[in-house]
Amino acid sequence: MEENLKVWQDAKRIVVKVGSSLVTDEGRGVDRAAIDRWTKQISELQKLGKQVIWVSSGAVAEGVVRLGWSKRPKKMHELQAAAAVGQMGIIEAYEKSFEIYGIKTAQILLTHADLADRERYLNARQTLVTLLDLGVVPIINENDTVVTNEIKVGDNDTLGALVTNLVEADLLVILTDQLGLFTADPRSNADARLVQVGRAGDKKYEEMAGGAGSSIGKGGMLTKILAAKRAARSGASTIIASGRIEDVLVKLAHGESIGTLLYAESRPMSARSQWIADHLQLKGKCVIDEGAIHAVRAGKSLLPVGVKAVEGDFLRGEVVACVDKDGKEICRGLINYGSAEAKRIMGHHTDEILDELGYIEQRELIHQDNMVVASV
Ligand SMILES: Nc1ncnc2c1ncn2[C@@H]1O[C@H](COP(=O)(O)OP(=O)(O)O)[C@@H](O)[C@H]1O
Ligand SMILES: N[C@@H](CCC(=O)OP(=O)(O)O)C(=O)O
Repeated sequence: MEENLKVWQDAKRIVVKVGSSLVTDEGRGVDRAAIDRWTKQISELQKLGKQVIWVSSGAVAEGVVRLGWSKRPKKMHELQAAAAVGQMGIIEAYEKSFEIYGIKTAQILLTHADLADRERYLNARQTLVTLLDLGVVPIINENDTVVTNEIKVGDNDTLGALVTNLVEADLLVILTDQLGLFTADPRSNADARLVQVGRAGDKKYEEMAGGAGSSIGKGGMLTKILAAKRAARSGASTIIASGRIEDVLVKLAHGESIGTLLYAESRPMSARSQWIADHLQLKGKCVIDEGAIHAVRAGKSLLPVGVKAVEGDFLRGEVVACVDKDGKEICRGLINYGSAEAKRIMGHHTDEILDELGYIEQRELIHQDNMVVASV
């Protein structure tokens, strides 16, 4: 298919994500043979001039095997312990395998907080780009051992997309245990058909995609579809394909039509807007009225007068969401006042801010340049 060839020809920087069931042979333990096959393919991609970032799941699944447990634990601390044990095994296997091709690897464990803080985000980007320029293959996972459910990215499909945005990769490849996206979960629908090509962000694919079909994987197909939508924000297309197909990455790189291609159509957001949009957890929100909703959708700044309520505890410069009275997100952005001040000036006209606070920081609560408006 022509589209496949085109996205690969244009792609210099590629993020590849592999799921737990592939990495651990359906939970039996690190699949060294599979890893050897992938590292060989990555060495070939490098020869074609591509830079590869590898996002690998499997830490918990491998930890469960190493600890001799019969099933995945439910308690957070046990999951974290398993991840710490398993991550060692996975990284060790990758390092050994890449050595055969003289390729150096780097382990990068990220948390949501690393990506939410602007300085850490920029640092992570610089480090990753430096590693790529040195020919090193960064191997990324979530830092499961230090994050709790509330502050997690949560699944590596999303993490892969965030990394794609972070380094402005051209392509995200998600390797999984199915041939791609099917019209319904193929594990339970014999008639399901493979979707070969579509637009990332098209809502109909979200309806087709279900959760994880096994207890080993975390995200299922829906997180992959949402990851494609997220990756498209920085202009990257996504391919979902089976990691078990022989030479899958090399075949894809030569334009073979394998799996599902979800192409990015929308114009990429600026790096700053992406960073604002990429926050998965926010410290607070402002409930805004109809007039304010209309204004921000028309590309204007949010003024205090349009705010009905302020919730949460946040500082000036943090990202907050603006929601309507039903809680639906309208926009989000960097706020010019902390939560205490925002509560005092909400509902007030701009010329009343000085009276209320005794000083005026900015007339806008969120400036239009620091705002990302949700699509309607
Ligand atoms: N529409 C769909 N097309 C393909 N797979 C689907 C679909 N809906 C749900 N799935 C399930 O998603 C699973 C892949 O997700 P997951 O188990 O999280 O894999 P990974 O570990 O690779 O992330 C498949 O095995 C399949 O059962
Ligand atoms: N960070 C977790 C992976 C979570 C995850 O998203 O798993 P998967 O759906 O198999 O990609 C781990 O390494 O076990």
